[in-house]
Amino acid sequence: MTLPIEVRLLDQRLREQLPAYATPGAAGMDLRACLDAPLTLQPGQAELIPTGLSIHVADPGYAALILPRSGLGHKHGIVLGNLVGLIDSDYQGPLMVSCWNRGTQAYAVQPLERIAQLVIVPVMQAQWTVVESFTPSHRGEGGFGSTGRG
Ligand SMILES: O=c1ccn([C@H]2C[C@H](O)[C@@H](COP(=O)(O)OP(=O)(O)OP(=O)(O)O)O2)c(=O)[nH]1
Ligand SMILES: [Mg+2]
Repeated sequence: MTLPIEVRLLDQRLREQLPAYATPGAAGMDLRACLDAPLTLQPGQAELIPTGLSIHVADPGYAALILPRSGLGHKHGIVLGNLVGLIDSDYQGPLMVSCWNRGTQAYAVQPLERIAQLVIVPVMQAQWTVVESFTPSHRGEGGFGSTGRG
């Protein structure tokens, strides 16, 4: 399923490199670091990196998530400073990626390197019904390992 989403290119280099699904079954589109020069992240350092894009999801029934790329995260320790980025449907500002080097080696992010991925997901907004007690469920209040370890 596809969803039309308006996108503004804030960096003209993206005209040739608009985020795209790499395979027919891809869930995410890679986002690039719109840098003018390499940016070295020392171990423990996090920096906000522009993607050169703004998007307007517009429909409150959807949101965009920014997720780490598996290879960068596993091999180089480059993940997201906010763990997951949530892009509200009414956000129109520049898409930024908080790049965090959680590893032990410095990592130089290159201009236009693919640093994270964007996934569009359906969203429901809750409408609260305030109650005094819930209809009993099988689990009840048990959590945090209540079903055992293995
Ligand atoms: O990785 C991210 C996360 C968020 N955003 C933008 C889009 C999002 O809609 C907005 C606000 O994000 P969030 O609500 O997570 O941050 P906040 O700290 O609560 O800021 P605000 O007070 O603006 O809601 O910032 C990004 O560009 N990249
Ligand atoms: Mg917020």
